[in-house]
Amino acid sequence: MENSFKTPFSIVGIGEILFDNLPSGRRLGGAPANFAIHCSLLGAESKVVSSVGKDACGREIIEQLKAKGLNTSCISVNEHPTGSVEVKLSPEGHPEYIINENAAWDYISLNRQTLEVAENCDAVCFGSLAQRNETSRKSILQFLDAAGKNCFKVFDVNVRQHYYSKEIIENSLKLANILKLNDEELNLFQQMFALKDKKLKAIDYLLDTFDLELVALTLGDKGSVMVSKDDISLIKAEPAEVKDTVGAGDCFTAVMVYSLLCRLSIEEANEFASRAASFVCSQDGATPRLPENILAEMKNRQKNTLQK
Ligand SMILES: Nc1ncnc2c1ncn2[C@@H]1O[C@H](COP(=O)(O)OP(=O)(O)OP(=O)(O)O)[C@@H](O)[C@H]1O
Ligand SMILES: O=C(O)C[C@@H](O)[C@H](O)C(=O)CO
Repeated sequence: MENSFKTPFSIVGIGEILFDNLPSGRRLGGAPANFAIHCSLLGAESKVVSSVGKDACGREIIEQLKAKGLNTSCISVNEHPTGSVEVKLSPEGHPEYIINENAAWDYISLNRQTLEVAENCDAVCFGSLAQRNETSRKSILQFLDAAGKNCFKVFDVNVRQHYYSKEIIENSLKLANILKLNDEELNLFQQMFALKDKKLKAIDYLLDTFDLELVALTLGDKGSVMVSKDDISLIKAEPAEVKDTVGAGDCFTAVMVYSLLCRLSIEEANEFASRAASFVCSQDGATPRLPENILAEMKNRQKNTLQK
């Protein structure tokens, strides 16, 4: 895929935005929102395409996003309550999400300005088309359709509590050129597509069948794998003193995408994404600012890449 080098990149997370109610407090959440926030913290011109309610929580979400440097012009307001999620943590810090039904983020509608954002964006991350509501599903489709052919379209599988079917997963895969999934999600895909082979074979099948540029598989504390048609990178996770693993995968996706836009190699993208995600595990919540040394090293490699 051709990506002319420019910065800041225009990056979008489309889908849910809500508050995560964690034992440590209330924090911004929703996988596409976490993705967009991390991209903004990395220096991108970053937006969330979503919807909030007319309530105080909705206003607070907008304020918090602005404070993190995000442009909130693509967040519509509707009559439904702003979403929230109760997050229970296991003793190891693994989350269980209890998501509220009928929340504003499931009623995303696009205006002309948002479609212009789609036409000009460098990368968009979408959870899946498995939104409960037809309006949101159509909006995500419309956005992906409007995005140019050089845009990274990242399907970050998040099948935990959304409704999905083989048809929805297939349609999401057809619209994407990058797939990010975890071990549990790969197992699900292996069952869904009757892939009895080993993980790497299953990834090859997904790459070929859906004509993907890249598949990234995260394996929690074991590490991560990135596979393209002619390259592969396997990385062990850095040990972390885990507070909670909420949003580790979302951070991984953001750093991977940003690195690829900066034309870092798959190996480098995997290394930075992995280090950043492990750091997120050592902090409360999904979107802490990444340590300066990781940011500086990424910037440095960016320069080196440009000089090549
Ligand atoms: N316990 C841990 N210790 C160190 N690093 C971890 C740990 N858990 C996760 N990570 C890092 O985070 C990355 C993503 O984790 P994981 O595979 O759990 O993603 P995920 O299931 O998509 O996450 P989530 O949905 O919670 O955002 C891993 O590849 C690894 O780099
Ligand atoms: O799965 C969900 O929809 C909820 C999660 O996205 C959660 O809110 C979160 O922020 C985890 O990254």
